[in-house]
Amino acid sequence: MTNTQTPQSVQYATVTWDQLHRDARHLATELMRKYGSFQGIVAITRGGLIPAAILGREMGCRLIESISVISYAEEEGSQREPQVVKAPVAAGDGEGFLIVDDLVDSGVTAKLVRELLPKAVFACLYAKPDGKPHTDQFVMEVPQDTWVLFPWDTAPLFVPPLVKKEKE
Ligand SMILES: O=P(O)(O)OC[C@H]1O[C@H](OP(=O)(O)OP(=O)(O)O)[C@H](O)[C@@H]1O
Ligand code: HPA
Ligand SMILES: [Mg+2]
Repeated sequence: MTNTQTPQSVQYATVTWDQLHRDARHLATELMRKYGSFQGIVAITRGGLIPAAILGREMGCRLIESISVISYAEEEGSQREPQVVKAPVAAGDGEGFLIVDDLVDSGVTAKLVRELLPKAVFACLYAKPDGKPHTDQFVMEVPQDTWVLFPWDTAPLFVPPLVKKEKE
């Protein structure tokens, strides 16, 4: 994860596909060590879908359920009342299931999903301090004021050489 400080002092942490894959495999290792196997996975869409696919592959779990929660408006940082727009079909009270998301920030999404699946284990890749208490397992802690830039939200861009910028 690469930290970048912008002139406005907003912190961003960029996650590459490689890093995300490594972190998801690490999460799978820890989950298997701690919990053994799971009957199924419940991915929190959309961010949890790719981590859930990697975890399912590594852990030999083929039953992937989903729950769709909208907690943020389209642009970064603008949080709203969470809304479940699709509930899991076959996860019962969560017994034997692993809930997977990409990250916890305020913890609002994780708290809501845990209330719906109280017996499930909750895992994510990255956790900010406010969301951390709602997780059972995560890979890396990120400061609360840092925005994590996931690979599906970013693209490599051409950056002009410094010498050119100085001439401007
Ligand atoms: O801990 P919280 O403050 O609730 O934030 C974490 C949630 O926010 C993001 O999802 P988002 O609602 O942006 O939807 P998406 O996964 O479809 O992009 C992220 O993927 C988590 O699900
Ligand atoms: O830091 C973040 N990055 C991407 N999506 C998010 N949703 C809540 N917090 C974040
Ligand atoms: Mg999400």
